[in-house]
Order: sequence, then structure tokens, then C-alpha cells
Amino acid sequence: MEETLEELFAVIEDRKETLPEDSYTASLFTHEKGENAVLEKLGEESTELVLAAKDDDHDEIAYEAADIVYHLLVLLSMKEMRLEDLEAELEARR
Ligand SMILES: N=c1c2ncn([C@@H]3O[C@H](COP(=O)(O)OP(=O)(O)OP(=O)(O)O)[C@@H](O)[C@H]3O)c2ncn1[C@@H]1O[C@H](COP(=O)(O)O)[C@@H](O)[C@H]1O
Repeated sequence: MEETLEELFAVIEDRKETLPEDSYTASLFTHEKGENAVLEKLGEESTELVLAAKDDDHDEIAYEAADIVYHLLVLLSMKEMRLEDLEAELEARR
């Protein structure tokens, strides 16, 4: 899991740097309202996750959770934060 998150974050950082035209991630970094789009997505997906949990739909829970994790990592990158910042906070709570 840790490796998957690190690899995904590295891809996001690469898209931010190289801005390929066909990249959804890059579009979030280049679009004027990219940050708002990410925040809206996080809000929508949180609601969808709640509904999936209420339905006890495990496939849908995993799908929405993955959407949230992806957009959360994009947000961290937008704010010039590192995966280690999240890790440090989680570690501090142990
Ligand atoms: N993990 C993701 C990922 N999760 C979601 N999305 C995109 O986020 C957008 C919004 O997701 P939604 O599920 O909300 O899409 P939707 O069709 O609106 O669905 P609903 O609103 O109905 O739930 C879609 O365009 C998805 O393709 C993602 N886009 C990219 N990634 C990762 O980022 C990498 C780089 O992607 P590119 O930047 O596109 O090259 C990929 O290889 C993936 O590993």
C-alpha cells in the first residue's frame, strides 16, 4: 500500500512538472479553477463514499475511497506538501 501511494504521488508530481496535454492530473494543475475542482471532487466523493457505506457496497466503497485518495494526493502536491507530511501526522497520533 505504501509503495502504491508513493508511486501514485510520484506520478502526480511528474504530471505537475511536465504537464502532458492528455493528462487529467495536469489539467488540474493548469486550469484556473483547478484547486476548486479538486476540493469539489473531494466533497462529492466523500458524499458518494457515505452512500456506498450505507448500502454496504464494498466495490463502490473501494472505488470512492480510491477517488478520494487520488484527489487528496493531488491536493497535497498543489499545496507543495510531501507524502511525509501526512505520514508524520499519522505517526504522531500512534
Ligand atoms: N487515480 C487516478 C484517478 N482517479 C480518478 N481520476 C479521474 O478523476 C476524474 C473524476 O473522477 P470521478 O470518479 O469523479 O469521475 P466521474 O466520471 O465524474 O464519476 P462520478 O462523478 O460519476 O463518480 C475522472 O476523469 C477520473 O479519470 C483519476 N485520474 C488519474 N489517476 C491516476 O493518475 C495517473 C495519471 O493520470 P493522468 O494524469 O490522466 O495521466 C493515472 O495513471 C492514475 O494512476
